[in-house]
Amino acid sequence: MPIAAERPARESAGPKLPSPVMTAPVPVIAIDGLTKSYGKVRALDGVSLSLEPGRFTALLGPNGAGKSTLFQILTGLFVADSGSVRVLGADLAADPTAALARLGIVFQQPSLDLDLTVEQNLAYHAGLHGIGGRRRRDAIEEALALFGQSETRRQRVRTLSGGNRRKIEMARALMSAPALLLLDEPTQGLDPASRRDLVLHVSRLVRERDLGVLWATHIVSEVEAADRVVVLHRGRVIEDGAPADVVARSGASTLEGAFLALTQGRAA
Ligand SMILES: Nc1ncnc2c1ncn2[C@@H]1O[C@H](COP(=O)(O)OP(=O)(O)OP(=O)(O)O)[C@@H](O)[C@H]1O
Repeated sequence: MPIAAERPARESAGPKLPSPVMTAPVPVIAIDGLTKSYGKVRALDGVSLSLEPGRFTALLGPNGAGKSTLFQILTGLFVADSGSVRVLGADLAADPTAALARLGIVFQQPSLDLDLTVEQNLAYHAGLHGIGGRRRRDAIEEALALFGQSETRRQRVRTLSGGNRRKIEMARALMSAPALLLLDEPTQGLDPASRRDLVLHVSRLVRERDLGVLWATHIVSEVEAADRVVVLHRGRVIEDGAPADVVARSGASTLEGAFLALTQGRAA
């Protein structure tokens, strides 16, 4: 499942040639000025965000910050009131099929069929993505191997632990070779060891496969090793940077402290 990432042209070290046109890398996702209200509640208030391939970005926000609303728009379930989303250049509103084809999604609510086996769940998903025959078997095998779940293949999902069910959902999301994996509070209900295990698995995929990841959570400890932290609060991006920079700018000594200062110490 190679993930094609577009990289900037590198400058030649040789003699000066007519200068090539330097193009910026195409972001895996470019979100521009998204707004969304539910009646009088403004859930998103002008969110702009651009993500690169091969980076683990944490979307940190307290309850009600707008994380799920953002994910629902990014995955085409809700339509924004205004603003735009482009996935590898494909506009979500104008060409949803092309845009959504490059996204892998794990929703907050578990979505596996508990009475089917792991393999049956993945085969169904493969069918939805037009992956059939020999390719389907290979895709299932590869996806399960990525998360160390090959042995669970013939088990009913109901018999798996919560942590392993989450891994199957992530494996399923990767079957269509997305450029960006969207994870909405993926560790909900998991114990600390399972949470850590899941983070380690995803971090490895980011490095090894040049996968972009947007991991939404309010649990600061699980994203301390992220490449980038974006803090969403009351529907706005209020901080964005490497974890160490976010901490330094806040004046706190930990990311948790920075998050609390930003979201609790902030005037209404
Ligand atoms: N269907 C809805 N109808 C009305 N208000 C909604 C709806 N969904 C969300 N909201 C409101 O929009 C705001 C953003 O909610 P959202 O669920 O997107 O935040 P969140 O960051 O995902 O929160 P949590 O961490 O609790 O899941 C909140 O004020 C919430 O009450």
